[in-house]
Amino acid sequence: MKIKSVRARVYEWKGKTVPPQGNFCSNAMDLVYDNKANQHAAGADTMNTFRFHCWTVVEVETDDGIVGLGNVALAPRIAKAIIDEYLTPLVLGQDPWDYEYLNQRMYRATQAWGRKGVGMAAISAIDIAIWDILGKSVGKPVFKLLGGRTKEKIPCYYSKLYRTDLKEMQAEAQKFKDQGFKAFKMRFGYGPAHGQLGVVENLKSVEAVREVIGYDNDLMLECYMGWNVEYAKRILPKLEKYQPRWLEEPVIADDIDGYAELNQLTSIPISGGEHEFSLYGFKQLLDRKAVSVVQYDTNRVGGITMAHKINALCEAYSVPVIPHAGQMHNYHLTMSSLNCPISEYFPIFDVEVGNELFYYIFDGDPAAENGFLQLDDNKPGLGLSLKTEYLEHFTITE
Ligand SMILES: O=C(O)C(=O)C[C@@H](O)CO
Ligand SMILES: [Mg+2]
Repeated sequence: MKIKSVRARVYEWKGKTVPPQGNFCSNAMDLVYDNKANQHAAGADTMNTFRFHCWTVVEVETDDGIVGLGNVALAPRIAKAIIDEYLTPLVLGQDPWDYEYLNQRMYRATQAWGRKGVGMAAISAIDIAIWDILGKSVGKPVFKLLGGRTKEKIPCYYSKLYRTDLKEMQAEAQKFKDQGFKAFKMRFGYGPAHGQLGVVENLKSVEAVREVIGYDNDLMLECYMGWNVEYAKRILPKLEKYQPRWLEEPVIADDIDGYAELNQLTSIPISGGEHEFSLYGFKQLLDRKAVSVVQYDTNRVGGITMAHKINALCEAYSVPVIPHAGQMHNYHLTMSSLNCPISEYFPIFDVEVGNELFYYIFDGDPAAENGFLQLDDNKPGLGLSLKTEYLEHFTITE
């Protein structure tokens, strides 16, 4: 079997989107004053560079007609250019079963500029498609090629609860608690740029959600790189009483020493990894005890080949892996590793940040039932197909 073609298409969403609102989610741009607008005024949209309304879909076809599906959501147009210009020539004519060789070939050929960020995301898309081919070629789901079924079904956590009116957040938490979720991730709306008022608002929102979900359900807290070490050191002790399962991405991914300091500071486990890349990136996080929960995203980190290696590394360090995002490219890794206890789960809703765009492009992702996900032993490959019902809402670029 040989790789005959690689097709990367950019899907740009032109449909309805939820209008941005201020203090929706603390993020790395909160600390950067926009000298063209008072971005700290109510309603300022500091999340605009973290909105993903575009997605690159990769189809790798073999000479016997098997088509594997991959995807990349980070800088999708740039990722397409990298795939077309640099990566496709490296895999054409190759045997997809040589997936380690092909992953190394792509990773090493682009070391000069691609070892973090969009270069690795582009590699991930091709690698994911290759694993889809492997599963399809032997009639097995990808998780069966990685270690098989380690769980009867995958526990998942409800992930949304962006900062808004506290009553609305409580109603959202109640709605999904009633659907059987036993774990919830919420977003802070404030950080260092908002001073003590923001600290009070952040604490109020955690109090409000805990009021609804109680203390027999897990609560996780998402900062999305929006704080700094000084602010985190101030607020973490105040958050301990809410017993969060983890506090996620308090600072930017490069501040590994900051992560390590905060991870030792209180009883609250610090999590991260969705903005880290390659086996070596995670070795650094583990060696420096920077995180207590690893959250790579398989369509960013270097693909299934790389994620599978990181799963083994984290197991050796006894650090659990709970990949960023739901989606099949992550669920197969979680199913096949005892060190991956649960999955993140984005509910299907109107296009907002873009995490949910996956549902508008692909068919096959399992719906959560009573807080669990199930994968099908008899569905070969990733178990995904391309959706047609929303095509009119996309501009698709070859
Ligand atoms: O789901 C997460 O962990 C993310 O970081 C998503 C991002 O949109 C912030 O909520
Ligand atoms: Mg996150």
